[in-house]
Amino acid sequence: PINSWGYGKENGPSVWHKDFPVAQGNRQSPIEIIPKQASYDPSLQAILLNYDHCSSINISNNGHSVVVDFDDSDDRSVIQGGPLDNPYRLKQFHFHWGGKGCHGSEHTVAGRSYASELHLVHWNAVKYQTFGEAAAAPDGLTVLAIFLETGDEHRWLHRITDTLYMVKFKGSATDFKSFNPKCLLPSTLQYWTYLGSLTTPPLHESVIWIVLKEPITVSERQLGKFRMLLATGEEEDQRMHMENNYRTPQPLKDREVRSSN
Ligand SMILES: COc1ccc(C[C@@]2(O)NC(=S)NC2=O)c(OC)c1
Ligand SMILES: [Zn+2]
Repeated sequence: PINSWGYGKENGPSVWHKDFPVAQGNRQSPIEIIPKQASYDPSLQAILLNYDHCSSINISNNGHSVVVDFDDSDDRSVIQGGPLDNPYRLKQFHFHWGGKGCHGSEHTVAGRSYASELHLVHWNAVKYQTFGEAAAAPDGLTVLAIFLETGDEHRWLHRITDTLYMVKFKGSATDFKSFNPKCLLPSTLQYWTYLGSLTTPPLHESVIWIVLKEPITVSERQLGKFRMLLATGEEEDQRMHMENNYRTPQPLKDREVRSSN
């Protein structure tokens, strides 16, 4: 059935196209970013993040990732500028990560992958009435992607990793208030931007991607806590750890990647 997709041998990215033919479309994500082939666009503005009044609601395990949801009933937390024509509302953020070692990011940079990738998901509430409607529209979503590499401990990530034990099982959720994702940004907001898609089914081609060039650093210990999450529910007897929940790069086809300063 359609809702049985995953990252395993039988239900992983290589067979998603059977239920979701757009998987073989013309603007699929992620992609390999080749900096030398990206075109510097001086007209691209700086990214503006107004997250100061953001209100996180809860953190949950949906079996594919761990997600922090935000109150998006007004324009209290938005991303604007960059390649965007109008502000996009922060809806949620989630992560993709690997098993042991360095793989785990979805986008790669000149063949190099990172240990993990954070996706901050925003939707175009100026043009669309609901997130669901925006998620199916060509300019409906903007995802800010941040690479995570392993090294020193991240001073604020513990607020998330300390909560993961409470959402160990698929389908679990818990309150997660007053978390401002600004604390997860790198020191510069230089970026690449291109038109792409969701990276899991339904794989809608509705994302304006903004991929930050500078990664943030987290410790192996912090990353290890993500791998303790389970892709299976409390009632299931076959436990599966949630790891390697990333799609590999897709054909660029007739797209260009633009670079900010
Ligand atoms: C119906 O709307 C959806 C569905 C799934 C996701 C999650 C994801 O597939 N998309 C990206 S990006 N990473 C992912 O894992 C979504 O996020 C924008 C929006
Ligand atoms: Zn994602």
